[in-house]
Amino acid sequence: MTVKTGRPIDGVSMDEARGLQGRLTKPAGSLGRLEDLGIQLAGIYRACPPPVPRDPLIVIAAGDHGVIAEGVTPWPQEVTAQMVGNFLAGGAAINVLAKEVGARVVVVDCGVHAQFEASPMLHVVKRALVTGDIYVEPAMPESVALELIEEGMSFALQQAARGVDLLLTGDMGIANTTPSAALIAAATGVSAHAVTGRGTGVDDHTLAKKTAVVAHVVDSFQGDRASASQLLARMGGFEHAFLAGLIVGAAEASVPVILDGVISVAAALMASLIDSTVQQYLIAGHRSVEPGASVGLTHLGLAPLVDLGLRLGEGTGAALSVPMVRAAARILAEMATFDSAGVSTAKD
Ligand SMILES: O=C(O)c1ccc[n+]([C@@H]2O[C@H](COP(=O)([O-])O)[C@@H](O)[C@H]2O)c1
Ligand SMILES: Cc1cc2nc[nH]c2cc1C
Repeated sequence: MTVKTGRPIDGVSMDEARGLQGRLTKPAGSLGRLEDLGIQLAGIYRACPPPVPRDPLIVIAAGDHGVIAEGVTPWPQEVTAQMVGNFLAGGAAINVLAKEVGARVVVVDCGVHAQFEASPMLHVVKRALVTGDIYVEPAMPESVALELIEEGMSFALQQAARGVDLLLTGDMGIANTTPSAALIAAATGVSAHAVTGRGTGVDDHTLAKKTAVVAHVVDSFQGDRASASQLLARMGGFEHAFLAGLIVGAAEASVPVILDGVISVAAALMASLIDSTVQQYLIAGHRSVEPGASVGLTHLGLAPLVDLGLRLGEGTGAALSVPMVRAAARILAEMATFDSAGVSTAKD
């Protein structure tokens, strides 16, 4: 697929924000990473001070995975569909955290082995019910990967046009930590052993099997490791393709994206192959326990905001960072300067 050069974030607004951070009533740098985040938000929103995000949307991309046949997870495939039902009914961890931080939730059926009743919370882009078993066959035709990337891009653009000013990537898909590890290994060149983890909490025997599957899939890939659509078609999931497109679309619409765990990080690596400027629009919500997440974040040059030992997915780690993102913007918008407050500055 064609690689785009998107629009970089705005350097002028970032310079203004950097200058403003230095005039606010605090020792320079004392708000640490919150200051960097404020400067990044000024660059993304192309305004100083940046607006405080008002309408964050958590996008849970759901899909089923043929690689479950290799015994890479102890959970049955039907849990993906059952959890989609739980999201739509409001009973999952992400529903609780979304309410806590004032975010909305939407579920995207990217390819789940079930049919759901129509709901304002549900968006369907499904092309198939399950991916191919990547140990023995491609996950999907490249045309499907491309279509789902397009769906993700248009979804982000549509939501931005409706006023969504912060996008959060979430996921649901039993077995999806296996394709995530494969995508991360293939895109970063790091070994299968270093990126494969215990997912939902698999035992030593299953971890060994899972690592062997990831190693085989990555080693046998004969395509172009710089092509997101080829990688996704060979070893991805439907949710990875949709989320990659969502991230590219968000960057195009100047909307920041908070990444969740290993699935989101794998999708972000794919997005960065499509458009090398997307990293500038990304905020790492948290550090997932899954080792591939840290490998991918380092490759993308991102440092996670929180590290709470989470490994749930759904967008939970991203949701927890929303108050910090809002706080970073609000500091720039509402703090007094030394001048306006009549506070003396430090002696040189
Ligand atoms: O977000 C993460 O980093 C993460 C880490 C481990 C597991 N998960 C979730 O657990 C499911 C996949 O785990 P598994 O063991 O079946 O591959 C899937 O629904 C993910 O959302 C998510
Ligand atoms: C119960 C359950 C909930 C989840 N949420 C995200 N991944 C999940 C995996 C399982 C197994």
